[in-house]
Amino acid sequence: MTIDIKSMGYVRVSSTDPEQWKVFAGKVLGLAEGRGPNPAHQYWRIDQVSARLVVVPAERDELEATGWELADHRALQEAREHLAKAGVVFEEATKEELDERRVQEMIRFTDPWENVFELFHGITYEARPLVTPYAATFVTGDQGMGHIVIPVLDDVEALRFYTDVLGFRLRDSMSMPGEFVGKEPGSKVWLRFLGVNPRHHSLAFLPMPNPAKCVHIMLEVDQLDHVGRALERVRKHQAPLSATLGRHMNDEMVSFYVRSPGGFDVEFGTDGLQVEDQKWVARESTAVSYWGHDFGGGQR
Ligand SMILES: Cc1ccc(O)c(O)c1CC[C@@H]1C(=O)CC[C@]2(C)C(=O)CC[C@@H]12
Ligand SMILES: [Fe+2]
Repeated sequence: MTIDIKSMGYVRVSSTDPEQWKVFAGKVLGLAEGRGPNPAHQYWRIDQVSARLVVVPAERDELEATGWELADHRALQEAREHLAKAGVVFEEATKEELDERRVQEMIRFTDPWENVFELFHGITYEARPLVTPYAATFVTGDQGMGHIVIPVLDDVEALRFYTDVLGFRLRDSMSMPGEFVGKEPGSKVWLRFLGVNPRHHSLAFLPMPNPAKCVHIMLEVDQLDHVGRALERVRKHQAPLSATLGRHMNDEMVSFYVRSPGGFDVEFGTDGLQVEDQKWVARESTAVSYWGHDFGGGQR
């Protein structure tokens, strides 16, 4: 028995400059403006779900929490029991927190590196059809909102925690030289890519401290043309490009990375791989990408 997370449901971001987020989310990424209970918050839609990305005015620019969707009350109840057995301290959402997220039930805990996880069920969806500003269709459904890469300080314990405690499945691994994170020369540290649904990975971790509490989030669109158009909007608005267009080895996604006002990147991609748990075997990729993804922003 473990926790049965169905998908990444939402991302909540703290912001010292919500106006900048408004331009970035609406004009650069092309997300649709939604409505929500708090007039000071921004509620961004990419599909039927009332809000996938929520921007909250705050004293800091960082990831506030990631929300993970479970099927129903029974699944969340089993998650409570499983967390308690594993010794993970969690708290129940208040009435205000449920209203803000528009979910029926939610619990919150932090992983051993202060990454905030929220598990919920019963999120609201809208009758009003979605019209995104640049007519892009985002790939969601049973693959969820996208993926997120979070920082950890211990790659061995992180793999144990996310697989054994949270029920994520290992889909791919990639090593980096330990020197990169201040370890002995010749040692290795691991990036692990984990999934809970057909999306190749919904969660990945990088064993390196990160002040934004997030390395990147990834949003997927259904056509390469929408990636190209987004790239043109990045240039038009002079948003900092963190990595050029490329195709990843492990999930075969064609994407670019742009720096958000939150201090982490947004990966914007298309053509991501879908996997079947019954058939999938976890492997080790030997490169970030088949081509492209110059993290020197094309300056190298
Ligand atoms: C390697 C990889 C495969 C699939 C992905 O969706 C994906 O985002 C990545 C890149 C992960 C990672 C990153 O995001 C920040 C900069 C990193 C640490 C690198 O310098 C190599 C791998 C990169
Ligand atoms: Fe990614």
